[in-house]
Amino acid sequence: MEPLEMYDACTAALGDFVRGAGFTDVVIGLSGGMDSSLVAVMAVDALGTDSVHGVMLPGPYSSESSLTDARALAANLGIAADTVSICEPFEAFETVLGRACGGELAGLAAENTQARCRMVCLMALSNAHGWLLLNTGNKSEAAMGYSTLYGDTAGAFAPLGGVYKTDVFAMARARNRRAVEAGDVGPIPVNVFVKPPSAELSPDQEDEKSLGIDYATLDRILVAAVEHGRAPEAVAAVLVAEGRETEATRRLVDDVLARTAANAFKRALEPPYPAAAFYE
Ligand SMILES: Nc1ncnc2c1ncn2[C@@H]1O[C@H](COP(=O)(O)OP(=O)(O)OC[C@H]2O[C@@H]([n+]3cccc(C(=O)O)c3)[C@H](O)[C@@H]2O)[C@@H](O)[C@H]1O
Ligand SMILES: Nc1ncnc2c1ncn2[C@@H]1O[C@H](COP(=O)(O)OP(=O)(O)OP(=O)(O)O)[C@@H](O)[C@H]1O
Repeated sequence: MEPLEMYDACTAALGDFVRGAGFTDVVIGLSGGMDSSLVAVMAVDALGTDSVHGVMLPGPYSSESSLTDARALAANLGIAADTVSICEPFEAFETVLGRACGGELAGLAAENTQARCRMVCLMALSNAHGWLLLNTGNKSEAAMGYSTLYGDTAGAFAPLGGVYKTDVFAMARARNRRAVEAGDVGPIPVNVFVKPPSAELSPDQEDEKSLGIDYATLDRILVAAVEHGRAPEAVAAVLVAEGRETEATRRLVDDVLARTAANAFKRALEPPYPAAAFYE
């Protein structure tokens, strides 16, 4: 499926889900990253500007440029974008959980607590205003379990849940191009395309470093193995034919597929997503 076709299919599914659930409005955590930016554009296309509520939730490791990018996106879309800091609630959790967590709230527990603080804030707004929370996860992250259970896995519907991260970027480029061709400004700021994807849950965190693989390679492995049912040896052989080292490539493919299998439990707890056959 072409990126713009994917974009339109995800947007239509989002609109159908929200209306079908009896809601008019949605709330989205705007991180300044690509996933939440594209979901916000889709929501505006599906539901209209006044029905989309963005919230910036900066934490201890959020960069100033993330806030700038989130604000620029909201301004381009003409949507409301409130700011709710998670620093105070996170510090409270550091205080109350430190002893019970072995002296201090650190490492993975500290990272995931930030994602869960954001979820608590977003769900409070959902309950207070009757806005449905949109999930911003994609299929690459879901395969690898690269998300926080009961944190950023929250939400009623995941418009990007059926597409891999490289296609999220392709859809975003296509949607911006459509705007420019119509004489409008592309809604997603240029900086969102060029900065490395990051969860910003610890200092200098970058997705591809944490995952141990770049998204382009990860997605090629997942599409070949998961979508097209190719055997691990066949998937590795394609990459080796391009000049990659044989043993390391086999280990990489096996590792990705083992992690995908091990994270089935997390995918089972994630929200529904568009059912379109994106990769046939
Ligand atoms: N088989 C099984 N069946 C049912 N539950 C199972 C389970 N195995 C583990 N669990 C449970 O799952 C827990 C581990 O899951 P979880 O708490 O989520 O933690 P975990 O998967 O270990 O960590 C989440 C990772 O995602 C990253 N992240 C978070 C947020 C956003 C993004 C992003 O860029 O989008 C990335 C974060 O930096 C971290 O590396 C275990 O403590 C256990 O309670
Ligand atoms: N500082 C933040 N302000 C508001 N929402 C946030 C913030 N950080 C994370 N979120 C929410 O949690 C989701 C997962 O965030 P994270 O940055 O960890 O992952 P991501 O997959 O790289 O997403 P994105 O590409 O949107 O940044 C985001 O898409 C967003 O909805």
